Amino acid sequence: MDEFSFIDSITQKYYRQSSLIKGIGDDAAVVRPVNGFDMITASDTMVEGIHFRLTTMNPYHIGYRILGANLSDLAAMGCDPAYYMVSIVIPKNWSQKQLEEVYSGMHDHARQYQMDLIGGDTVSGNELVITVTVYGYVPKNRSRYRSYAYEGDYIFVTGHLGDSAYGLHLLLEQKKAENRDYFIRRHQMPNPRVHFAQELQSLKRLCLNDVSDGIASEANEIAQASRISLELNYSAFPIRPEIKQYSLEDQKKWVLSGGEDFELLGTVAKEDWVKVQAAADKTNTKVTNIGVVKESRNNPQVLLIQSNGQKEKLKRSGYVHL
Ligand SMILES: Nc1ncnc2c1ncn2[C@@H]1O[C@H](COP(=O)(O)OP(=O)(O)O)[C@@H](O)[C@H]1O
Ligand SMILES: Cc1ncc(C[n+]2csc(CCOP(=O)(O)OP(=O)(O)O)c2C)c(N)n1
Ligand SMILES: [Mg+2]
Ligand SMILES: [Mg+2]
Ligand SMILES: [Mg+2]
Repeated sequence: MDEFSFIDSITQKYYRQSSLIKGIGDDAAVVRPVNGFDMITASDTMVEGIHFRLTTMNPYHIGYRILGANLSDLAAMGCDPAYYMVSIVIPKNWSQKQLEEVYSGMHDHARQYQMDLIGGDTVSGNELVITVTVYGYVPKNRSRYRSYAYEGDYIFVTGHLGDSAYGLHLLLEQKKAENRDYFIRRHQMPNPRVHFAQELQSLKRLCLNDVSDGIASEANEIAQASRISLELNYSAFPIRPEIKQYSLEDQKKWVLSGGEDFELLGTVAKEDWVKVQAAADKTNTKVTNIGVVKESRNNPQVLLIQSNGQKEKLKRSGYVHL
C-alpha cells in the first residue's frame, strides 16, 4: 500500500465534532472554536526502545497508550477532548496489519471521547516513532494550572500509584505474579481521568498535574509552579496490596518514580474537597487525600511523611529523558 492509499484508509467516514470545518484531505485542518471556550493543545511522543519494546506492547497497545498519554495531559488541564493529529515514522519491516493495529488502538481510545483524527504526517524510517497532538476545549479561564495550589489545600491523587511500573517490571523480568494481567493491562492500556476532571469544571480553582514521570516529579512541579510545599503522607498513598508485599525500597521505586500512572495529582481548597469526592463517585474514580499544602514561598519543596512520622525531602526522581 502506498502513502496515499494508507492516508485514505485512516480517514474517518464522518466527523463527530461540530467545530470541525475541514478534516483530513487539504494542506491543513480547519477548526472554528465556539465562543466562551479556550483551546488546549498538548503533544507526546513514543519511541521504540524508550517507551516500549515489541515484547512489552503490541501495536494496538502502542496506539491506545500514545493517545492515553495525550488524553492524560488534557485531563490535567480540565478540558473536553476534541481532536488529534498523528505523525508517524514507520519502519520498513512493519506490515500493513501492524500499522492498522496502531491506528485501531488510537481509534478505539478516541471514540470513547468523541475525538476526531484531523491530520498528521507519514514518513518511513528505521524505528517506530509516533507523535500525537491533541486539542480540546475548556470553558474560558477554567484551565487547571500547576501554579494553582494554595496554602491549606488538600492534596489528592486518583486511582492507584505504581501499577504501570510494576506491570512493566513483570513484563521485562518475565515474572509470574498475583494478578499479573491486571498490572500489565495498566501499563499497556492506561485510563486517563478525563471524565473526573470534566466533572470538576464548575470549581473556580483547582490545581492539576498528570502523573506521567512519577509522582515525585509531578509533586515537585506543582511545588515549584505554585511556590508552596506539599506534605505527602506515604501511609495514605493508594497502593495495591500486591505491591505492598515488596520491600519499601522496591515499592517506592514503582510508586514514587516509576511513572506512566496517568493518574491526576491535584490540590483543592479544603471546603471544595466534598465536590472532588462527589465527582469521583459520579465518574467511578477512586480518589485519595494524601496530604496538605503548606506555605513556603522561599523554599518550595515536597516532604514525604513516613509511617513513623519522620519527614524526608522528596526529590524529583521520576523518569528524565535528557
Ligand atoms: N521539544 C519541545 N519543544 C517545545 N516545547 C516543549 C518541548 N518539549 C516539551 N515542551 C513543553 O514543555 C512543557 C513540559 O513538557 P513535558 O514535561 O513533556 O510535559 P508532560 O509531562 O505534561 O507531557 C509543556 O508545555 C510542553 O509542551
Ligand atoms: C521498554 C520500556 N522501558 C522503560 C519504560 C519506562 N518509561 C519510558 S518513558 C517514561 C516516562 C513517561 O514518558 P514521557 O515521554 O516522559 O511522558 P511525558 O512526561 O512527556 O508525558 C517511562 C516511565 C517503558 N515504558 N518501556
Ligand atoms: Mg510530554
Ligand atoms: Mg503532563
Ligand atoms: Mg504527557
